[in-house]
Amino acid sequence: MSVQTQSVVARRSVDPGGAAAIAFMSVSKGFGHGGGAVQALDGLSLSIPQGVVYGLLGPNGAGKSTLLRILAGLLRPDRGEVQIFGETATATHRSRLGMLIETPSFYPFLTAREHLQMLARATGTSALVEPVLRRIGLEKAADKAVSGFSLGMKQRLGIGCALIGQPEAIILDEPTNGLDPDGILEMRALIHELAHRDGLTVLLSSHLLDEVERVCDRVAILQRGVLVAEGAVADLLDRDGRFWLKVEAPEALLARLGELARLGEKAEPGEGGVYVRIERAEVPDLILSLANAGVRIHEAKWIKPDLETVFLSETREARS
Ligand SMILES: Nc1ncnc2c1ncn2[C@@H]1O[C@H](COP(=O)(O)OP(=O)(O)OP(=O)(O)O)[C@@H](O)[C@H]1O
Repeated sequence: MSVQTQSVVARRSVDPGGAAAIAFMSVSKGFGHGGGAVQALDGLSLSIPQGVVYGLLGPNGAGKSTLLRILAGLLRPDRGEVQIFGETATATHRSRLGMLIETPSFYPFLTAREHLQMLARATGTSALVEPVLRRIGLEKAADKAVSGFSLGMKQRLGIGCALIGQPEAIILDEPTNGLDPDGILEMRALIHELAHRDGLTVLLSSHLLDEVERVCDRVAILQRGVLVAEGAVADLLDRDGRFWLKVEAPEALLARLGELARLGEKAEPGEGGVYVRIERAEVPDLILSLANAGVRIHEAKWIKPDLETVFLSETREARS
């Protein structure tokens, strides 16, 4: 079933049951030869569903830019395939993606509106200029020369230029890099609206865990060219949660957890209590068995991890 959005800037409505917006299938890419050879991507497969904000997260050198450059057609993979809306990517398919992979360059003496009008004339989409100005939050600054724009305004105008071509997905490489706090908030709000109001798929790369956690619906964690974790951000955060029990005698509780529920290995002491690594669904039974065993619990709560905890636990093996 298709979801009709209120969008005035998107060309396609989201079809959640349809093909992935973008799919990478066993993509490999190496650079250099002999001792200096680097395997930037090593058989990476990834599927980006329609209408979501999807984050590529990874430390420097993980392969994020290489993957985006392959998607943009700037690099050829050694092996593997890229698909866009279910079809092998060609220049025509790529023209349906709006890309902001490097800081965009503009004519400093032209205004934001003039830049958009110039592009709209070429694509026959003049009717989009005003809605796009509103969408990127530049309607008040529309008639100012770009030379006076902040980096955040230039980034948003870059997205506006992509929107004039009515893309079906937007690709952003480190979209908040170098922005001031206000610029970061405005960019995050824009990304949210593009996906959740306009139904566009947004694929972005970032090395900022906090950013991905706030902005993205799904995330792929890359490490040295391979995928180490993938999923809905909420699920990844739920999966690595811990349960906190505040008690009078943490050491005694640790022993009881071993006897009662064979949770000894999953429990660790904290200040004034014990953390237990269990699934959320196991919590009611654990509380019941502790209460039946006469354990007096002063506080019990689920501790949600942040993406940094998930990231560190998923990449620990690769780092050691
Ligand atoms: N043109 C190139 N020539 C040689 N090596 C390259 C080239 N491009 C990337 N690499 C290497 O490939 C690996 C992956 O780099 P890539 O830029 O894709 O990572 P990244 O995750 O985007 O990191 P960063 O955030 O630092 O850009 C790195 O080891 C990098 O040095």
